Amino acid sequence: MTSALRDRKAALRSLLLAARRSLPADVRAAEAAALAAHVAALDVAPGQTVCAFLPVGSEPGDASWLDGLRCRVLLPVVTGASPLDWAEHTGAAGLAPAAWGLLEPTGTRLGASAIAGASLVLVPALAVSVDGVRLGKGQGHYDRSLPLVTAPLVAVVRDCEVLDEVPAEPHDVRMNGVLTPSAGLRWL
Ligand SMILES: Nc1nc2c(c(=O)[nH]1)N(C=O)[C@@H](CNc1ccc(C(=O)N[C@@H](CCC(=O)O)C(=O)O)cc1)CN2
Ligand SMILES: Nc1ncnc2c1ncn2[C@@H]1O[C@H](COP(=O)(O)OP(=O)(O)OP(=O)(O)O)[C@@H](O)[C@H]1O
Repeated sequence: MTSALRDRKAALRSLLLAARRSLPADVRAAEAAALAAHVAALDVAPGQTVCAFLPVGSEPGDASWLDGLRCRVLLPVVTGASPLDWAEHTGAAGLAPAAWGLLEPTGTRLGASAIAGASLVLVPALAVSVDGVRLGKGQGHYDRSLPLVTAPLVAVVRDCEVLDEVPAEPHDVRMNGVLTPSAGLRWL
């Protein structure tokens, strides 16, 4: 893949992260409440599994959206330059601090293939294009994990982070939907 494409991704990441970090706390709190309401309205049955994530840093949303998922929720565990591992979310007491300010679940590691059993995967992203190309943090964790998934992939971003175009590399797995604070879930 050309370094020009990598450079465009890196430049776009910097712009988006700077914009995210400039958002005031009251805006973030309102977005988190809106996203929690949208997540609670998702069509997920109690017996199903959702792979979700706990927002960190300037990402939209907060831990409260996990409470609205009345089903089995798996959270990612980083294990190096490999697909993400997964463990069940059992509440705040079952979380421990990890790299980059993340909180990760401390329960039994279910293995990278656990994501294949999900009915829905909520994916962190810095941006997503209208044709489903996702820009992540640039470490390839989700890129390595998402080829294992057949369920719908939904990127969670701010409304202004749904872009006409995001640079795409062959390994980038397309999103099926996008969840934003103002518009809720939209299928792409
Ligand atoms: N919430 C969340 N969990 C996740 C991811 C993610 O992107 N978001 N990951 C996706 O692969 C993996 C962890 N990878 C990460 C890699 C870098 C940073 C990071 O750069 N953090 C910045 C703050 C970013 C921000 O403000 O949004 C930092 O600590 O400065 C975070 C997570 C698995 N869990
Ligand atoms: N399936 C894969 N197997 C091995 N390496 C991969 C795979 N997918 C992506 N990578 C590598 O991971 C690195 C980051 O890729 P990319 O810039 O697309 O990350 P991203 O989608 O922004 O981040 P992330 O997936 O961590 O959220 C690149 O060096 C890429 O070559």
